[in-house]
Amino acid sequence: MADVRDREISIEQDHLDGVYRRLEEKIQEAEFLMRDAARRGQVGTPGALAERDAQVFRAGIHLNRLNNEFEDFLFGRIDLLLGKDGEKGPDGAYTSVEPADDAVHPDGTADIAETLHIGRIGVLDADYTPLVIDWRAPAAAPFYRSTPVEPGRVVRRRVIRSKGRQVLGVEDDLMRPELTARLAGEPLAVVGDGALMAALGQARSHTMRDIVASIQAEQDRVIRAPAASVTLVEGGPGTGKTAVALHRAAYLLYQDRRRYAGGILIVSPTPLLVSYTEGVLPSLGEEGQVAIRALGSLVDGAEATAYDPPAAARVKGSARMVQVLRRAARGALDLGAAPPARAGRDEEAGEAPEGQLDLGLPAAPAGPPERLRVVAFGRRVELDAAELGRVRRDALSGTAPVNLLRPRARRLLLDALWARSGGAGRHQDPELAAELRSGFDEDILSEDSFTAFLDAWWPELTPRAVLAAMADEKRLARWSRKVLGQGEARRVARSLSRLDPAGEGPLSVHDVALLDELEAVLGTPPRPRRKREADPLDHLTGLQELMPVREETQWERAERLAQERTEYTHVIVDEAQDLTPMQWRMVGRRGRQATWTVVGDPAQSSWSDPDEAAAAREEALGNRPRRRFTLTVNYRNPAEIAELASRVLALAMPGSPSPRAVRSTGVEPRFVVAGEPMGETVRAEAARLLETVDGTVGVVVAMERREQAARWLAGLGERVVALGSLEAKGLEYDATVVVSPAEVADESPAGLRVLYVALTRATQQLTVVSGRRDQPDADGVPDLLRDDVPPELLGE
Ligand SMILES: Nc1ncnc2c1ncn2[C@@H]1O[C@H](COP(=O)(O)OP(=O)(O)OP(=O)(O)O)[C@@H](O)[C@H]1O
Repeated sequence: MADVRDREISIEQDHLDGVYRRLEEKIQEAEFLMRDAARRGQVGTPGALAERDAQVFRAGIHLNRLNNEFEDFLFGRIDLLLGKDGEKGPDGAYTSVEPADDAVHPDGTADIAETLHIGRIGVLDADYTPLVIDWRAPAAAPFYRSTPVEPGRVVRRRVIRSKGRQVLGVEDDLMRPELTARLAGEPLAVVGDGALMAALGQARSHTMRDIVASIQAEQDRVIRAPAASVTLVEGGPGTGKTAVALHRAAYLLYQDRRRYAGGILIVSPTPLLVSYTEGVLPSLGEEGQVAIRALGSLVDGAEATAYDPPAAARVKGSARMVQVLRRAARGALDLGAAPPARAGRDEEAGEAPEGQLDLGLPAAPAGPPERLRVVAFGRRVELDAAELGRVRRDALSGTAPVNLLRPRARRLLLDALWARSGGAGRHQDPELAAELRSGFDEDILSEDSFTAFLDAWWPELTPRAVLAAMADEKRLARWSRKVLGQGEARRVARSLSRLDPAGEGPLSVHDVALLDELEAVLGTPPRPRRKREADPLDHLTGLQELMPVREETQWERAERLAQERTEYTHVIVDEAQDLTPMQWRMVGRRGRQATWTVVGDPAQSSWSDPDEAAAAREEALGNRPRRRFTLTVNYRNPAEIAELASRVLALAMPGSPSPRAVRSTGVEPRFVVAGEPMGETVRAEAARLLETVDGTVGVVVAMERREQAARWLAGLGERVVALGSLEAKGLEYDATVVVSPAEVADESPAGLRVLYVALTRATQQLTVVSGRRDQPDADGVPDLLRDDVPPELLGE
């Protein structure tokens, strides 16, 4: 057996050597072309020179990646029967999925007609035969899809493990075990078993790995689903939703790079999950082509760092805030344009800015000016507070964003002053009257004092300043009347008191969605567009590689889209069950014309009103057709842990199916009752797990214990981390300690679902520590995790 293995490894080694030789040849060719181009100097057209540079660059990237980045550049192979027709695709492989009628001989033997190697990028030999097929190419699909039940043309599917230029091992699956297959006249060898299991058993690090070598058929169908419309993917914890979302982004880019480069947005719930996942795309060869952003970083210049108490978060995320924000945006006009340091917080605060004093403004307070006085045609014309109020109401009856209504307000002010001046009656002749009127307008508009008045009376509002203005409890009570309860308004106002009057200060993830809504309500007045300076290196770097038509390079397009920030071509939402209605509105604005992939698990939702969120989601996704997929296999948790978690699932969402765990370790979860102080027990358990696993250990606590837990674990090293329950979403560790299930469950209305998330983070071992609020039985199993949990213990 060892002989067979060694022989098969050396066969693959020969192939890999051939691939590297071919790549080196390509580099030499490209270098020759470059030298040649230099020799010929001016003879080549600029386009041809740029094309050569691009070739050199591309070949360089290839080799560099192969040598440095892609540890397992070549990872798969399929041996196939003859296809139904003799057609070949652009990658040189036969296209037919089904075998030819006579591919299997009557005596049950068959010849392998085609062997394909699958890798992270495609490589063609000098005669255009495929040496390596890109994993995203149609010809590679059978590598992922073929099963013994539906084998298609695949007889043997091989996973190749390599590091750098060296092949380390191979693992085979036979898809048609009933056949006696021959390859070049020799019987087809089969080595090892369980490539998937080998992948799953590996120790976890703090960053996610790609699964390109072991994508499963149900996942492959999602990854390769057509981009059009909305692809909805549901599946329990560990079913590969995040992995599938990332691989789908790479697949879409491969399919239609021109359309998607720079235009794919992946939205993740937390910065922790962003840093956990963002290495996957570069490993798939898609560095910098896709924006992965946390919900709290979707608005330029804002970065969520603060947490809201659950009760405040619930209100801030609710769609009811839309109305509150609309009123706040209009109401904030009344606060006048006090300088940022004084704007907002307190209506009584501060003096009016100096420039406004000669406009008849009250010296204090800093509210809007109460009178407008101008001189026109040598006469003084004045509008009092009541008239100004009427003009403002008229102006606000327009539907445009508040900042964009300013020109309308200015026109209505001029109309009101004109009416006041009596100028309208001076001429019967319409032409003369019109001339008089335009002279009048010009007179007023040229007055600096009028502009200063307008700035104070209809200031350009920033989202941050309006948000900060909402920190005043009385004011917010007014703006939210009949929409929020008094207690709700108070909680929101208090949570905003972190901000200074200009809105600077720590923001929560919910504040960011409010800022985005405010930006839409306020609008940004047009500013001259900044032109990107031409970079002389642009046409040397060869980054136009896949854009032969020189309209706009990928790079320029990516940069333009990032700068404009507004819209993406495809939006992928990870952990979609957690978006609040306000967050759906924010994300929806980034994909109004987009196609979508939305992955999530309702059972893991930490939002208290799933129906309200579902309605907002439907609105964001519009009426595009939906395509639904369900992932059913849990690749993360061993069966022992999955079984325990399913008890909480039964409480959190009765009747909801648990995904099937794909492996079992024989290690049952461990239950420990905390002594006093609790930290000592937790620390000891974390230390114990560090001894037993090679990779990482996550200690999940209720949000309010986050900082305390970090202190408990101080000094244990980098392999262990403390996490609040809401931060654990999407992450995984070799082993986890879940501290006090009851505390996690009690923390919010969706607490049981949050506990379900916490319990499903471990790939190998789980320890549950009961605290004071838990009621452990004789074996230390807390009440919430017993399979016979009495409903009255749920504290409902
Ligand atoms: N086909 C596969 N081959 C190897 N590993 C896989 C495969 N599918 C998923 N995994 C692994 O299983 C783990 C769980 O995947 P992932 O995080 O994508 O699941 P998820 O559905 O997003 O989970 P959750 O809902 O808990 O966030 C990851 O370590 C991932 O690499």
